Amino acid sequence: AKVLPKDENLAFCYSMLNRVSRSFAVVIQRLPPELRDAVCIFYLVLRALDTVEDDMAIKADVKLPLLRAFHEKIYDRSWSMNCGYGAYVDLMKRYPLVTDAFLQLKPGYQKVIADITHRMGDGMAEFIEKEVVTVRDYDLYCHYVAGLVGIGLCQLFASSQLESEDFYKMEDLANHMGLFLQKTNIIRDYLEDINEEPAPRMFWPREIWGKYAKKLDDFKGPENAQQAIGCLNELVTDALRHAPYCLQYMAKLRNPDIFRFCAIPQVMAIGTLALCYDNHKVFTGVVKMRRGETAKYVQLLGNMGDLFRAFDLFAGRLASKAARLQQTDQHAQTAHERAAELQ
Ligand SMILES: O=C(O)CO[C@@H](C(=O)O)[C@@H](OCCCCCc1ccc2ccccc2c1)C(=O)NCCCCCc1ccc2ccccc2c1
Ligand SMILES: [Mg+2]
Ligand SMILES: [Mg+2]
Repeated sequence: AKVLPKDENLAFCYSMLNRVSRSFAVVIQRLPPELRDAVCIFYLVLRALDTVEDDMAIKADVKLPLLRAFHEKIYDRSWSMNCGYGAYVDLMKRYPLVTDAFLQLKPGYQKVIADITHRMGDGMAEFIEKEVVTVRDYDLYCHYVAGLVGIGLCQLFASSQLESEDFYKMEDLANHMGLFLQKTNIIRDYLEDINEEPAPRMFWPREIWGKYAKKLDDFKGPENAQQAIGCLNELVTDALRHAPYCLQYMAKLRNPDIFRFCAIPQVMAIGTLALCYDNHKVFTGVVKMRRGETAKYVQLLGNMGDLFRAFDLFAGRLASKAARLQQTDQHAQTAHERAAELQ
């Protein structure tokens, strides 16, 4: 096929970005021009990989080698696939347009994207047949699907020279950025994930939920509300573990547009955790931050002061919920301390 002029490939990429991503499209499009295209394409490459991972209609003997080889497919202008659902079907069918845009990126950016795609694909394959049992498995799975995104972004920031060379060697802090976001998603999406057709894939660690129920499904039953809430609160408390490292990471950023790009998803995450904590609606419906509250952050967030104020507000809500629970919930003390640490 003929290579479309660069701007038509990018036009496809940005239209796909806005179709497949509710939250990240806004913050990606407000990045400095030097980084914007690379991060947009980075998002679409990994979203395509995740579409393969998430598609339960793809059998393991096809899925496993494809996840592991995907880092080579991203250079193959003929590769596309009929899989996924909704807007993802278009992304996968017209994927060569993403490949053409990817091949027009600077080699330094291509290298970062290919390396992260390779590591994420291997990690996803490792967990296709392995259940998330221990908290260690949970942290490892979230490292593969989200921690690596933070690590790759770090390297793109350094490569763009919009942030210092130090960002090449900040894997541990960058990893926490991803774990905080991914664990928040996993906790919030309990009902959506467990009702997934044809087969649900759950990532709640058995080491935690196994103390509160025999089967994860049990939390749907109103008769198990107390146990469900206990498990939910322990998972939120575990996710809060990462927040101080996320603040440490963001304090090192110097470019205001990159700062906002990193800070807005983090504020949404702590706001979501505060909403989920001790909230039985997680098991009966959808828990989402109000659009008005999110719009405020997209506008307001400009520096560490604003970020500390936003974390302070949500951590305060979570701390006061935990304070009320201290008598009944054994983990409330830890949750209260971790939330207070953020204020
Ligand atoms: O299918 C769905 O709708 C949700 O899928 C979830 C899943 O399958 O677990 C799951 O899929 C994970 C695998 C594909 C990751 C795709 C991605 C996401 C955000 C990006 C942001 C910027 C650049 C590239 C990005 C790549 C998912 O989307 N989880 C949401 C949290 C992912 C956070 C990634 C991340 C990590 C560190 C960050 C640091 C700074 C700014 C943004 C960051 C964003
Ligand atoms: Mg997904
Ligand atoms: Mg996935």
